[in-house]
Amino acid sequence: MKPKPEPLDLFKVALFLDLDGTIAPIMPRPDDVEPEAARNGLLKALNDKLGGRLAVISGRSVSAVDRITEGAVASVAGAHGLERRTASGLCENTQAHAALDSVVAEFRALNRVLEGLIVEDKGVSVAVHYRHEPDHKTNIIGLATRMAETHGLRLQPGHEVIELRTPGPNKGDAIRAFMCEAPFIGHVPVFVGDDLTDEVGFEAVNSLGGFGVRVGAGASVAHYGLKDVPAVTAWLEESLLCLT
Ligand SMILES: O=P(O)(O)OC[C@H]1O[C@H](O[C@H]2O[C@H](CO)[C@@H](O)[C@H](O)[C@H]2O)[C@H](O)[C@@H](O)[C@@H]1O
Repeated sequence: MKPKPEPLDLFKVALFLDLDGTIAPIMPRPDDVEPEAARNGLLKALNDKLGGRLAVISGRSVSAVDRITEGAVASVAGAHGLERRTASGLCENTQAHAALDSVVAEFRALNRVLEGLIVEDKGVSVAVHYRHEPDHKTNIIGLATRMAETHGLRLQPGHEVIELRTPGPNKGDAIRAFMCEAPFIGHVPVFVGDDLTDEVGFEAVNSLGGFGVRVGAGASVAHYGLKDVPAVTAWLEESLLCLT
């Protein structure tokens, strides 16, 4: 396990938070993650003390992040960086790959046979969740890999999920873009994440003079580590207390 980070200096940092597995615990299904008053209150308090230098950097769509956070955070990157809403509300969205509709249709057809499969259509990407079809994991990943090769889509593995994405910006690119804009510019970037998709985010903050915090075990380029979602929450609350 990597060392635990010190409480953040909220005057100095720009904070980037992943969602699932970082500030919200992993649940059986994507829709099981509901808005939570305590979590959203913490996000609002952090955003306030950071002068708006808080962004959620998620694999979910921006609209799904807004549903869960109840709009607590203005700056959001969604679909692993393919969607981005700036602090001033400007939306920069990558155009969806033309093949995605047929890819979604093919996985929905498979879902009629494998009823545990969850097909999450995000427009610019599709996430195929096999958590409830563990016996078919290898075949599902094989099918997704062949489809990605055929159509020129990017593969994004995650927690019991394989995603096919439109080629385009990733989480690291989204963080770099935020760091060029007000109110983030000139501050020390810190990114907290738990998954493979977050490694490019850690690379981005490292290269910009900041640091990453990896949630859970596993190899990572992040400098620091925290055990789980409750540990992240406690560290963020401690950072808020240090300010007052
Ligand atoms: O980058 P993140 O914000 O961490 O989003 C990554 C993916 O999270 C969601 O799927 C994961 O969380 C679900 C709810 O806990 C869980 O049921 C699923 O097995 C996980 O893979 C989300 O549904 C995906 O779209 C995100 O890409």
